[in-house]
Amino acid sequence: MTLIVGLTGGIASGKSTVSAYYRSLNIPVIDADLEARLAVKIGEPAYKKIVAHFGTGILQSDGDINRMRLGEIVFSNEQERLVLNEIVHPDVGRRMDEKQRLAMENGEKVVILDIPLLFENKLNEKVDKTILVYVTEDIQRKRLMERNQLTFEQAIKRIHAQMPLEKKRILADELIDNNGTIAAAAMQAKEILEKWNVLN
Ligand SMILES: Nc1ncnc2c1ncn2[C@@H]1O[C@H](COP(=O)(O)OP(=O)(O)OP(=O)(O)O)[C@@H](O)[C@H]1O
Repeated sequence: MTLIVGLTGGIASGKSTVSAYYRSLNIPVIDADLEARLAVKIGEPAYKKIVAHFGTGILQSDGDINRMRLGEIVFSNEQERLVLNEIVHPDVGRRMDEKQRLAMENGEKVVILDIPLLFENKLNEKVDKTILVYVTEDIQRKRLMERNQLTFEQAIKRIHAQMPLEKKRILADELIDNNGTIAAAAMQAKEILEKWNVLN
C-alpha cells in the first residue's frame, strides 16, 4: 500500500521548500507546477490550444509561452484564468496519475503530490492525506515580494486571488508552520511522515 499525500499551501508559503526536503529523504514527489510547465511546452496539445485562445502575443521570440505575460492576463481576469485551467488541467492530471501509478508499482510507502490548488480543485478527495504549509499573510507577502520582485500591491493581488490559508487550515489533515526557519519546517515535515509510519 502506498500512502498518497497531497502537499499544498499558498503562493510562496514554502511548498517547494518542503518538497525539496522530502526529496532529500528519497521520497518521491510529483510536482504539479513542473508537470504544468511540461504540458505547455512547444508542440504539446495544451500549447496549441493556449496559442489559439490567447494569441501569439503571449509567446517569446523563441516560441515558448511567456509565462509572465500569460500570468498577468489570468491573474487579473477570472474568466481567462478558467479558460487556461480547462486547457491545462486535464493534461496535468494525466501526467501526475501516470507518475503516481509508477511509484505505486515500485512499492513506495508514500508519494507526495505537491499541488498548489489541491483544495480549490477538490483534489484532496483523490488523496489519502493532506498537508498544508502554513504561513501568516505578512510573511507570505514578504517572501513573495522578495522572490518574485513584486511590489506590495502585486503580491497582495496574487495572494488574494487564492483561497485564504486560514480556510485551507481547516481542511488539511496536518499543518507545517513555516513562519520560522526552514529547519523547523523540515522537522515538522519529517514528524508527520513518522506519525503516519511511512518513513523507511
Ligand atoms: N522558512 C523559511 N525561511 C525563509 N525563507 C523561506 C522559508 N521557506 C521558504 N522560504 C523562501 O520563500 C520563498 C517561497 O518558498 P517556496 O518557493 O518554497 O514556496 P512555494 O509555496 O513553493 O511557492 P509557489 O507555490 O509560489 O511556487 C522562496 O524564496 C523560499 O526560499
